[in-house]
Amino acid sequence: MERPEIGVLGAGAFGTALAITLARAGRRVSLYARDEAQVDRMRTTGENAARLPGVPLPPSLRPTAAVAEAAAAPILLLAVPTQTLRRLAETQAGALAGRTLVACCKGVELGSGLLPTEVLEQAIPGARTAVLTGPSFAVDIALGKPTALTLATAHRGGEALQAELATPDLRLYLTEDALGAQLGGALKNVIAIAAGVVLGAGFGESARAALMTRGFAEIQRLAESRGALPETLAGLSGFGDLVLTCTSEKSRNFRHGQAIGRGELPDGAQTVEGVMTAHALAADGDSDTLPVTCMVSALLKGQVSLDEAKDLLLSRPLRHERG
Ligand SMILES: NC(=O)C1=CN([C@@H]2O[C@H](COP(=O)(O)OP(=O)(O)OC[C@H]3O[C@@H](n4cnc5c(N)ncnc54)[C@H](OP(=O)(O)O)[C@@H]3O)[C@@H](O)[C@H]2O)C=CC1
Ligand SMILES: O=C(CO)COP(=O)(O)O
Repeated sequence: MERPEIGVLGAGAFGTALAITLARAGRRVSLYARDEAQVDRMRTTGENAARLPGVPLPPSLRPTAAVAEAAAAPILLLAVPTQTLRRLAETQAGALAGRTLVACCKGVELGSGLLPTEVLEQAIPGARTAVLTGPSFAVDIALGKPTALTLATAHRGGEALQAELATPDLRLYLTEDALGAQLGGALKNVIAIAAGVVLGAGFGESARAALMTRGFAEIQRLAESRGALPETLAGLSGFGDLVLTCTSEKSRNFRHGQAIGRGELPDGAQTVEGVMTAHALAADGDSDTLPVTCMVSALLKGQVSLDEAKDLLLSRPLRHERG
């Protein structure tokens, strides 16, 4: 029996990488980009030079600028930045209705404080949603390097979806805890910005390790207070992705922080999810529960200097490590 087609909406680095690994595994995949010129270039050159240069697109991957064509598939991967997800979902609500919608973005929506699947469920009432998240750089997936991710869905049919989306190189672990998977993925980007700042400013690797550990405590505190499972946060979508993003210069969030730490201007053209997520969470949180997140938000807004941020974090009252 022929397996269902998969539509990927958003031809950025991650969407293209997911489309490539699925197509390479023999799946029929269509990849929607909103820019017709980009689609033409992908068709003629056989690569997505703008977002994932140097990786050939398999023949069974069909780039398209017609959203209805990609959205005809029963399973759709939505791989756009979190802050643009609502616009995509609302403008294409008719085409997306009745499909399984897998959010492939990591962040919290500014203004609403909602997570990607919550945005989708608000924009498309009754939507069957899932989230694909965890430690993976798009280029690694695209090149067929071994990768493991979390597929989280609170809806029925998770195992079937897991079987449809796993490839020989991309191993998927399933959980029903979509909340925990999304909070871990969103917050690790904020902590990665802070880790970049720490190294960029020359505070050293010991400081980064401390920051990652206390950042993880912050992720656990926030997520568990909202009902996330501790094991989700200790898994790929939480701890796993925190480690990857805080320790690699391939991470845009890390590099963004590193530039700030060095006193340089970050590359404004990149998708850096942790920026808006920090502001979204800080707007709703307090510096006792979310000390690193609130400080990252204040630093990004220019409300504190780098030295003030360091001094303020270090001079807080001493506390027990637990909690
Ligand atoms: N890159 C990576 O290694 C990984 C990324 N992710 C996550 O994936 C998400 C996307 O990131 P990534 O792919 O890297 O980002 P990129 O910056 O590479 O690309 C974003 C893409 O989204 C497209 N887009 C934005 N709005 C819309 C819209 N309304 N309709 C259609 N397309 C739209 C952009 O199109 P246009 O070019 O026309 O603006 C662009 O192609 C983020 O949440 C990120 O955290 C997760 C794991 C790994
Ligand atoms: O989410 C990612 C790795 O898992 C990609 O990280 P950046 O968005 O920081 O590049």
